Amino acid sequence: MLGWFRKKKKSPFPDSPEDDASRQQPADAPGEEPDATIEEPEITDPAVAQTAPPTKPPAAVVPPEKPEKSSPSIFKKLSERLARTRESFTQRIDELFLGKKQIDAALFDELEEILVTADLGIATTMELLETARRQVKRDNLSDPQQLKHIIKDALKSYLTATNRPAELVMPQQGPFVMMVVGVNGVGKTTTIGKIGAKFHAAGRSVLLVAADTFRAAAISQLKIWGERNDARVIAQHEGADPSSVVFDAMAMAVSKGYDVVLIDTAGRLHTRANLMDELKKIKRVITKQLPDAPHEVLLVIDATTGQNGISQATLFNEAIGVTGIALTKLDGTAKGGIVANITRELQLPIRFIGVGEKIDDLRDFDADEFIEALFATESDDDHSSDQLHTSES
Ligand SMILES: Nc1nc2c(ncn2[C@@H]2O[C@H](COP(=O)(O)OP(=O)(O)OP(=O)(O)O)[C@@H](O)[C@H]2O)c(=O)[nH]1
Repeated sequence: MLGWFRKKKKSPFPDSPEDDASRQQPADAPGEEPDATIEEPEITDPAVAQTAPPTKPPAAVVPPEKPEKSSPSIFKKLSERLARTRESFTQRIDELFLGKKQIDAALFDELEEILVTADLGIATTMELLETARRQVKRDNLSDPQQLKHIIKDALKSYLTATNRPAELVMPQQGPFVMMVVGVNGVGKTTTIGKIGAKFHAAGRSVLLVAADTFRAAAISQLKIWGERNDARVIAQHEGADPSSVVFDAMAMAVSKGYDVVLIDTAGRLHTRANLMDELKKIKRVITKQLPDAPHEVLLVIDATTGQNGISQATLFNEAIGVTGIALTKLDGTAKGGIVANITRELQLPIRFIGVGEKIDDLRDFDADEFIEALFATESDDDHSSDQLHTSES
């Protein structure tokens, strides 16, 4: 849970007793006020809001004692949730290699078809196969099993080859602000709910912001997640100016000392230009109140949409600068190869993967764990997870 914080080599947060005290919930934090879900923020005067000092220093996310991936059962669950991709990808590779005595051109042709079908994308597939061909030739390899290892390693290298740090860093001062964007229906609100649950479980106070005012249902849905997570929800009426909702929420987050602000945005407006303009405006409003925020612009992509997700990412990235990806619905697709395509094409880190609709079905993305889960066979599920466990301890 919250692996990006857990993975930090050096904590930016002081360890003094005063700081421990400062990590308590804010005075009106959801944990102390169960019925705190509200529609209208208390602070609406921009002048007051902008100058209101934090009531306490920000809290750090306390690393959980046990890393999530060290549990064999959790690894097995991940592997099961990736079953459709495993069937269409790993198992097909195994079937292809079964009984084959040599690596030849025909084998590469069939491999190409499998990789493209798993949504690795043409360019990524071609590059991967070229790498593999060169390695086979250079090392004079003949065993198809060696080729499987080359594919596995190449995929892993794509998953880790991002040009930005794959770990999020909590700010020294003020709340951690995450703006969540993506086209409609990809799972933005659900992902926010799940991320909020992770923070809540780590003892952090969370403010959810309903900046998708385009649809009344989106506001209601966020409120439900707020109730589930004991998180305050800042919302206005349908059709309200999203930037004004965000302005009020930011003011409240700063003045009340919330640890985390998660902002839900619209996925659909009358035109794409309108949507991008609205997102840019929201981002400006955030930055005006907290110069180093948003700390994360998380783009949610639905894995089942395949290559379309790449175009969406390019569009959002050009407009507002995406810093991380949440890839949802990996449980419902046979085309999980999109993961490698996204990281290679976009050079953006994947922060989370969604593997189901339930609250705990959002996982911190870990390239090693993902590849092991994808390549795990039923018989070695437990063995693989043991290895992961050992390497962690
Ligand atoms: N199977 C599966 N379903 C998911 C996952 N993440 C989200 N969903 C489902 O996807 C559907 C759409 O999710 P929402 O959170 O409403 O999507 P949204 O992007 O906020 O949609 P808009 O508000 O229309 O922009 C819901 O039925 C979710 O339960 C996932 O990882 N796996």
